[in-house]
Amino acid sequence: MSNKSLEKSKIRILLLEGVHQSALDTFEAAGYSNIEYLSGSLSEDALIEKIRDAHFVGIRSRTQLTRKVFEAAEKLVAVGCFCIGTNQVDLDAATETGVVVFNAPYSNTRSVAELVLAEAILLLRRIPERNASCHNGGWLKNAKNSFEVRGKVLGIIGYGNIGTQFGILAEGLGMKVKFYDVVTKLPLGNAEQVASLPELLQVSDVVSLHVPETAATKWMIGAEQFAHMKQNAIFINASRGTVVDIDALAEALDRDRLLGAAVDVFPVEPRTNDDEFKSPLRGLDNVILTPHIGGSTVEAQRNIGIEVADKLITFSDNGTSISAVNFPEVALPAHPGKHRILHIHHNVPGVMSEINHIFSENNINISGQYLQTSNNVGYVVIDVDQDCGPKALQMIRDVKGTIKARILF
Ligand SMILES: NC(=O)C1=CN([C@@H]2O[C@H](COP(=O)(O)OP(=O)(O)OC[C@H]3O[C@@H](n4cnc5c(N)ncnc54)[C@H](O)[C@@H]3O)[C@@H](O)[C@H]2O)C=CC1
Ligand SMILES: O=C(O)C(=O)COP(=O)(O)O
Repeated sequence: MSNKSLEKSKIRILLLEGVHQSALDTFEAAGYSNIEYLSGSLSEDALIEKIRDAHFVGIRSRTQLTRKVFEAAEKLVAVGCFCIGTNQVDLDAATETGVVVFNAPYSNTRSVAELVLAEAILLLRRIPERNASCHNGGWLKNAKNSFEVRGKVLGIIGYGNIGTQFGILAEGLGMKVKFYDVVTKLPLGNAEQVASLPELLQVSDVVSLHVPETAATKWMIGAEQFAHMKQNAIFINASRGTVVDIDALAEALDRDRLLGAAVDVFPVEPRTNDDEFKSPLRGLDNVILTPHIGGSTVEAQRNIGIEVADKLITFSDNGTSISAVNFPEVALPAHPGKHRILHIHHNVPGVMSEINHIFSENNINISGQYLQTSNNVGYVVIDVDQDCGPKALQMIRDVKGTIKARILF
């Protein structure tokens, strides 16, 4: 008999998009063996079929967890995004169905910052064109439109974890860092926040995007923004494909407004490595195209695998929801000798009083109670004496407003 809610061998974990082996190792070391591992993402229909029986699912940036998917995922307890972005998950639907979502907010920050810095250097030296030319037997030896990064203005859009990391590295090479962000941010080193996006675009030699995908960032860069940019500036997008109107970028490059561009993320990305990548940017020698590998380094992927698997295991074994992106955060001690009831409910008046009423009416002694609310959801964890757990769970499940409840033995 396991000492957890379900025997661990019955807890089904579905891992998609080739998450790192470290995730499998971490789950297995914690006793979880019922794992299905897929190297690509799935269509909505295929995902709905697969997710029906899953208790935990692990994804990266490609898998779309829509409301329809959550509605089909009756047993789902938590989602692990083995990446930074969570825009691929309908977080409202997750919360409403009582599914906790975790991610790895810092594990690949450095990898992205290093990549975009390298791209800025390569593009300012027109290396992609010269590389292509040499491969075709050409010899473009000249200094035309080739620049050092030293002294150039780097304009960062979205000065969060990646933006600040990039800014620090670039400043080390002598770039002048300016940034635009919707929030007032502490400028690191000699960086300077500017008041508006047009202002940033007008003064920057290199523009790099580091915003999340939100309603406000969707298509935030288009023809109008490219028109504001300096002649011969460099444009880099390693944030999300939907932030940039890719046809407008292709046109700006075509009209020689820009010296070059590097693009890692696309409005539509292939689902697996076997599918064709289609883009109007294909074939342009002054554009570095990469297959969404900003965070794909051995270091980042190994760390992400461990970090996110650990978060899912802790939530499964103990109920702790610290660092969840859509859910009230509750840090819980171990519960030796007790049964632990975890109750997720709509945050409406009367739920807690009904729960407490049930416990007192039935002489169930509460040895610990932890409550946190946010996003219209309440998460209460109640430790009770061992002989009362299953009965308490049964009664608490009938409380009006209950979304989900489970027990840890
Ligand atoms: N290419 C890749 O492989 C990777 C891409 N990413 C993408 O990079 C994004 C940024 O990552 P982090 O820096 O860790 O996120 P973060 O949350 O630390 O920083 C985002 C920044 O953007 C700002 N922002 C939000 N909306 C804005 C708007 N409308 N205008 C201007 N600024 C705005 C925020 O205030 C924040 O300072 C992620 O959300 C993800 O989409 C992240 C990792 C790898
Ligand atoms: O961390 C992120 O947000 C990324 O975009 C990386 O996504 P990936 O894990 O490479 O699909």
